Amino acid sequence: MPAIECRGLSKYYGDVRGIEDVSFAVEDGEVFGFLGPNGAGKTTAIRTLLGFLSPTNGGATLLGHDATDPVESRRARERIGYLPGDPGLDRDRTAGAFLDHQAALRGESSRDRLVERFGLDESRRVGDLSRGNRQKVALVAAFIHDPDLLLLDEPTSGLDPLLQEEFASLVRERVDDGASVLLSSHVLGEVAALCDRVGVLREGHLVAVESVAELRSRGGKQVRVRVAEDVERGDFERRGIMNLRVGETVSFTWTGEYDALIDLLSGYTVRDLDVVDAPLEEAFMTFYDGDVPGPVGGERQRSEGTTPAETPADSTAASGGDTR
Ligand SMILES: Nc1ncnc2c1ncn2[C@@H]1O[C@H](COP(=O)(O)OP(=O)(O)OP(=O)(O)O)[C@@H](O)[C@H]1O
Repeated sequence: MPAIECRGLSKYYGDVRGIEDVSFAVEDGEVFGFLGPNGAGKTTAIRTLLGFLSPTNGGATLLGHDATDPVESRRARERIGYLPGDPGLDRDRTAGAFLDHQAALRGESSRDRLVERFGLDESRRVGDLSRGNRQKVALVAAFIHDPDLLLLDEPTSGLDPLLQEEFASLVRERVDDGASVLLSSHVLGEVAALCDRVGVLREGHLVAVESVAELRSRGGKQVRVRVAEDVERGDFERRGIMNLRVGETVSFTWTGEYDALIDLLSGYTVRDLDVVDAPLEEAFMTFYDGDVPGPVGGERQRSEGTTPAETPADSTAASGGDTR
C-alpha cells in the first residue's frame, strides 16, 4: 500500500486554480519531492491531501485512510507529521507550551531527543525567536511523535546550512525507520539531495514525475569559467550547452556529463571555475517552455465551471494559522 495515493486531485479557490488533476503515489519508505516555483500549487496540494482544504475534484488516501473523509483524515493525521510552509506559531506562547500542545494531540516519543539535537530553548517566547529558530520549533513539532508519514512544506526555509544538514539527517533516519516523506521545495539542489523521486508542479499541474537522476540531467549545471585564452563564441557552441554568454567570463547551462565538460575545458588554462545547480526557474524555462503539458498519470476529471464549497478548513488555510 502506498503511503500516499493521489488520484485526479483538483482544488480551486473560487475561480482561481490551486491544483488540477494531480495524480501520483508516494511509495512506502520513499522520499518524494514536490518541486515548483512560487504559486505552482505545492502548498495547495499538501493542504488538500491533509484534509485542511476540501478538494474540488478527485481523491486521495494517506496511510490507507480516505483523505477526503474528515473522520478518516483525522485518524491518518495522528500518524502524520506536518510542517506548514508558514507555521504561524502563536508568538505569545513559549516554544515549550507550543510543543506541549502538539504532544497532547499526538504524543512526544522523540521530544527530548529533538529538543536537544536542535539546541532548542523551550522557555523562550516564540515571538522572541529568530525566523530560523521558529522553524526549528515547527520541525521538532512535526517529528515529535515519530510519525509514519511526513508532509513538509518548504522545510528548510530559514535554516542555516548546518541546520539544513541536520534536517536532512533527521529525514534520512526517519526513513530508515520505515517512514515515508512528501516535501516541497523550490530549491532543486535540496530536492536532489534528499528525494528518491520528484514531482514537478507547474501552474497547478503535475507536469513530470521523475527519479532524481533524471531530473538532475534535465536541470543541468550553471557553469561560469574564466580562462587565460581568448574565447570565440563558436568554441562553446555545441550539444549540451545552452544560455551561452561569452565575455570576460564564459557562462552557460550544461546538460551533459561531467566528463565531457572536463574534456571541453581541458583545452584552456582555467583561471576560475564555478559549477552550481542551474536555478530551477531556468530549468523550467528550458524544459517546460510553452504550453503546460498534460497531466502525469491521470485523466482530466474537473468539469469547467466547478467551484468548490468552501469549508471551515478553507478559512483556516487562508489564515495560515494552523500548525497541525
Ligand atoms: N487561499 C487562497 N485563495 C485564493 N487563491 C489561492 C489561495 N491559496 C493559494 N492560492 C492560489 O493557488 C495557486 C497555488 O498556490 P500555492 O500556494 O499552492 O503554490 P505554492 O507552489 O505553494 O507557492 P509558494 O512556493 O509561493 O508557497 C496560486 O495561484 C495562488 O495564488
